[in-house]
Amino acid sequence: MRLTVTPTAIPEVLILVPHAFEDARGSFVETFNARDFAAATGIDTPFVQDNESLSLGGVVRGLHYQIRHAQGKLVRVTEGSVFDVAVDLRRSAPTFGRWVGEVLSAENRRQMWIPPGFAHGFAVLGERAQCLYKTTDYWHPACERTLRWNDPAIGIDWPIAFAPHLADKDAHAPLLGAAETFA
Ligand SMILES: Cc1cn([C@H]2C[C@H](O)[C@@H](COP(=O)(O)OP(=O)(O)O[C@H]3O[C@H](C)C(=O)[C@H](O)[C@H]3O)O2)c(=O)[nH]c1=O
Repeated sequence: MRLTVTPTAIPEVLILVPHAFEDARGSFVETFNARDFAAATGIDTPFVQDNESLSLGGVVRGLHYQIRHAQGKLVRVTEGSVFDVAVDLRRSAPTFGRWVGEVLSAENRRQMWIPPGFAHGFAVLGERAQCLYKTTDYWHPACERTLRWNDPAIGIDWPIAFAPHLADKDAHAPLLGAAETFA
């Protein structure tokens, strides 16, 4: 099996782990294969953009999403470790307002698939972390929206013992009750 896929507590949010081929020289991994991804997940929406962010210890990025141009995201970590979170913003879903979080790291090679209709964010768990993620729509700044990372109505159990370093837009993000959501 070249790609294992495990649903999270929100079934549409998936954890994927590609197989690592290891030998005396090191290792080789197909980090993304469109044919295997579609066969394993049933999702064949093409990815159109690759992003990379480097974050220092103490940082939380998010929670972010785009309206009208909602992005599906396939997230992985190539340096360090993050607690990656998805929040369901689909009003018609039984899991509306619920969250799932997983530790993604360079070492565990886990990837998280976050469908359109979800907010995404992560907390850095070490000194620094590099995240790479593929998106199913382009960046549309006018469509960007934020959601408060520590909204008690969502209740994300962030495994951090510090007040995070946030971008201004995240420090002043709306609570779920005031956020634009999806049908
Ligand atoms: C998202 C994005 C940003 N930018 C520019 C805009 C800013 O000048 C700079 C930093 O953007 P921002 O502060 O929005 O970066 P993050 O806070 O890491 O935002 C991301 O963080 C969370 C976790 C996500 O899931 C989203 O992909 C994205 O919102 O990059 C671009 O040029 N293209 C892009 O696709």
